[in-house]
Amino acid sequence: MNGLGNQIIVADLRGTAARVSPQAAIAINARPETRFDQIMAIHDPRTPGTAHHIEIINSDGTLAQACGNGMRCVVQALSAEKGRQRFTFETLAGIIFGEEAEDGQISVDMGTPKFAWYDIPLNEEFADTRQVELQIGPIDAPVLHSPSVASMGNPHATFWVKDDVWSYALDRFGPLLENHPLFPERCNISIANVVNAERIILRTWERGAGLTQACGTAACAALVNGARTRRTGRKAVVTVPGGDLVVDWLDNDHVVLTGPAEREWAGRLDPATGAWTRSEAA
Ligand SMILES: N[C@H](CCC[C@H](N)C(=O)O)C(=O)O
Repeated sequence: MNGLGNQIIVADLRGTAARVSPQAAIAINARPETRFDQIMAIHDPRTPGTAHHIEIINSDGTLAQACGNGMRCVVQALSAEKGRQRFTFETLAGIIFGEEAEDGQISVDMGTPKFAWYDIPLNEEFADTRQVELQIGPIDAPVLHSPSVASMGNPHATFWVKDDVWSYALDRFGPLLENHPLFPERCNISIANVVNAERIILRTWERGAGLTQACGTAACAALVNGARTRRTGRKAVVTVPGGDLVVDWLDNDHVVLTGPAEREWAGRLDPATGAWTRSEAA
């Protein structure tokens, strides 16, 4: 599947104890037909009141706590199977809700953002995470500097720029910033241009997956960081390379992400080795 071009594999592991191994993830990603950004593995529930446990695996084999675009894909797949309803999921980032609307758009309640330095986490104490000391490029003329940081369950840094987000070599700076010592659990790195209070243009270098066409949690982080630095309102369209997402930071502090999901094709997958066969066209 894909969520605005964010390449997602939904792996149905209900009724089994199997998990997608890091080796399998790396092997699957090495094949051009199955290159992906995240695998969303659907497992039986572990907590009463939730319908499914979702494990999220990056293309480098590491686990992610949250994935907004992938959650929309999961909601679409389950809606196709069970009919439209509100689904309740458990992830490493907590309890997430998702629902498909009549028009096919899918909204996911991603929970509440966190801003304390130890929640992101950062390796250094910052009283105010709306702007933290971090820069790349010449010391007196940094290319990117002073990001806002936030946790949407997973760590995000939003670098604000006034010019074209495509004029920055995110493929070069992304890996350096992702692995900067300030971030003990690494970080998803975004460049944001605020067009107006209701629109942000965003590119993201994802932790564990690299440059992607879309990153839902990064869109959420950009919006909450935009709102708390008074760059935007609490609801905005976030334009990512793959298209438009809508992010709404509700009064109850929950962040709701809305956008499309698209089924591509299906097959059978061995979660231990990553071996697969294609069995069904879209
Ligand atoms: N594509 C995802 C984000 C994956 C985050 C992952 N790269 C990490 O935190 O390690 C999204 O739509 O939110």
